[in-house]
Amino acid sequence: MTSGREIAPNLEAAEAYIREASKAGADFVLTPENTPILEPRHDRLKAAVPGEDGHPALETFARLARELDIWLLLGSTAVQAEGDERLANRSYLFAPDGSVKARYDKIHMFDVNVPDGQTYRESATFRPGEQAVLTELPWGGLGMTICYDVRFAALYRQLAQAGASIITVPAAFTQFTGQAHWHTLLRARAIETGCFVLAPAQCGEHAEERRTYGHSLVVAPWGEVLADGGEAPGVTLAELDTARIDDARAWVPALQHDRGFTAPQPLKQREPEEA
Ligand SMILES: O=C(O)CNC(=O)[C@H](CS)NC(=O)CCC(=O)C(=O)O
Repeated sequence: MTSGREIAPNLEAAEAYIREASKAGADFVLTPENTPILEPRHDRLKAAVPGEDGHPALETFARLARELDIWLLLGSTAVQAEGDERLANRSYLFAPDGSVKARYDKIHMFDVNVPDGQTYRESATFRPGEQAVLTELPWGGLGMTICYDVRFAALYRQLAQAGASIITVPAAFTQFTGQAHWHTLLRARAIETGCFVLAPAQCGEHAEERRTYGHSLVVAPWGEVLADGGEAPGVTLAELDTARIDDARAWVPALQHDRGFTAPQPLKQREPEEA
């Protein structure tokens, strides 16, 4: 998707793509980070999104999951956090009966000055999550993550060791970092975990000249890219053979070979004049 700063048209676009995916036979449909609103100006964002009660995206996704009888992941939406001035960047898994099966608040905040001139301070407005989330799909365990989390490999390893078979990484990766890192990071997380990695992505140009990388990806547990959505909005389809999980983990059982070890002694800080 290329989400803009108005909620209604974003939800209309999401609904059309979700219907298209379901019609094409999808049992599990996922949308990107910030599907309902991508608003770089955080004062406007805070004014535009409610808490969970009456949140228009939650109503839309619950209705579609039920009507189409699908598992549906709202990759993420900004939502007013409970008992806090800040927002949460929250991912929701809807069951085919329309109920919320699981929710996950993005743990790692994107506070980065991207060399293309854009500045991101997610933690200025968002309350970071504290809790990794593993839930269940009919096909196996589902680990829920969001975007910048993909750079923190330990989270993925813990999800896999706790039972994940599939890990979701809905994203709004920047064009600048995405073209350098996106495929490599997602393939590495799949290979390290022996999980399918599903990463629906924002693409194109958004408000305030924000550019996102696109390339919604489905990666197999052995690391192959099964589908790449390219640079334009649309539906990306893939078929998952869960036997691939057992194959990958049998061929290289690295998930079982973690060992405790002593941390390295940090190098001494050099004095400035020596540097
Ligand atoms: O433009 C926006 O407001 C939309 N972006 C987002 O909502 C989020 C948080 S600011 N983006 C990322 O996490 C990018 C990570 C990334 O790009 C990387 O890790 O390289």
